[in-house]
Amino acid sequence: MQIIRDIATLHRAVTALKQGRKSVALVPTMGALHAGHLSLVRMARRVADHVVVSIFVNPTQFGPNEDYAAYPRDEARDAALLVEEGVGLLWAPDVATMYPAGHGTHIEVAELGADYCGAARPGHFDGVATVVAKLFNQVRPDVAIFGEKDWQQLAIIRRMARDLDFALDILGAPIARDPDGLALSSRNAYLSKEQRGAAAAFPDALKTAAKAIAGGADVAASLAAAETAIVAGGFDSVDYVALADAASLERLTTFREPARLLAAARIGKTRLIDNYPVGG
Ligand SMILES: Nc1ncnc2c1ncn2[C@@H]1O[C@H](COP(=O)(O)OP(=O)(O)OP(=O)(O)O)[C@@H](O)[C@H]1O
Ligand SMILES: CC(C)(CO)[C@@H](O)C(=O)[O-]
Ligand code: BAL
Repeated sequence: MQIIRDIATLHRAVTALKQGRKSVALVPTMGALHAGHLSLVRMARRVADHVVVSIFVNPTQFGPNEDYAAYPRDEARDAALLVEEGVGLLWAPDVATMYPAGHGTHIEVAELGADYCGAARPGHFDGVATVVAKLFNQVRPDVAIFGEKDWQQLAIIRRMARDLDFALDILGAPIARDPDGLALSSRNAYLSKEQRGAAAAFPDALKTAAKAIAGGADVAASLAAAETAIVAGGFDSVDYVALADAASLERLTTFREPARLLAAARIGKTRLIDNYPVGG
C-alpha cells in the first residue's frame, strides 16, 4: 500500500490508478479504524476497481472545546488494517498540506446543518463539507462511501455534491454495531469499562422508540420516553432525540415515511451519536 502525504504525488498516483478507465472509490476517515470503517472499505472494493482511504483528523470540524487534541491517532495500526483489506493507497496529508498558510475559503452548509449535531457543534458541518470537498478534488473519485452512523453528515454531503455539481456517486453504508447494539465509533475508546457497560442503553432506547412510533405511538411521548431511558441507563445528558424526515432532515411531529430517529447523548466527557430507521 502506498502512503502518500503530498498532493503532487497523490495526483500522479491517482492518474496511474485511473488508467484503462478504472474506477476509484474514496473512503474518507479520521483514522482510529474499527470494523465500521472496514465495512466501508469492503463496500468500496465491491463497487470500484481501486480503493483510496484518507486519514485526516480535520481541525476545522472541531469546536474550540472539543476533543481535537485527544482524538485517537495510530497511523501504523490503521495502515496495517488497510493492508489486510487490500487497500492500494492511503492518503494521509498533514494539516499544513490540507490547509497551507493563507487558506481562506470554506463551504457554508445552510439549513441541513442547522439542527441536531449542527446546533450542538456550531461550524462543525462547514468544516466537514469543506474538507470533504477538498478530498473530492484531491482524489477525484468516481464514488465516495460514508457511514449511515453519521446520518446528518451523509445527508449534508449528498446535498453538497448535488449543489456544487461534484460528478461522483455518494454511497451510504449500514451502521456496524457491537453485539450489544452500540454503534462502533472511534470515540467509544474514551469510555471506561463501566461507561461502556451502560452505553447499550442508548441504542436500546432508540430501538424501542423507533418501534413504538412505527406502531402508531405518540411521537413526542416516545421521544421523551427515550430521553428518560437514556439518562436512567447511565448517560449524563441527551443533546437531542428527534424524529426526522430521512432525506430532508425536517423535524417530524407525526410519523410519516421515510423517517429516521436521530440522537446524540453524553456519557462523561464522551458524546455519542446514533440513529435508527422508523418503519419500512
Ligand atoms: N459504526 C459505523 N458503521 C458504519 N460507518 C461508520 C461507523 N462508524 C463510523 N463510520 C463511518 O466511517 C467514516 C469515518 O468516520 P470517523 O473516522 O469519524 O469514525 P467514527 O467512528 O465515526 O469516529 P467518531 O468517534 O469521530 O464519530 C464516516 O463516514 C462514518 O460515518
Ligand atoms: C467525513 C470526515 C472524514 C471528514 O473529516 C469525518 O467527518 C468523518 O470521519 O466522519
Ligand atoms: N464522525 C464525525 C466526525 C466528527 O465527529 O467530528
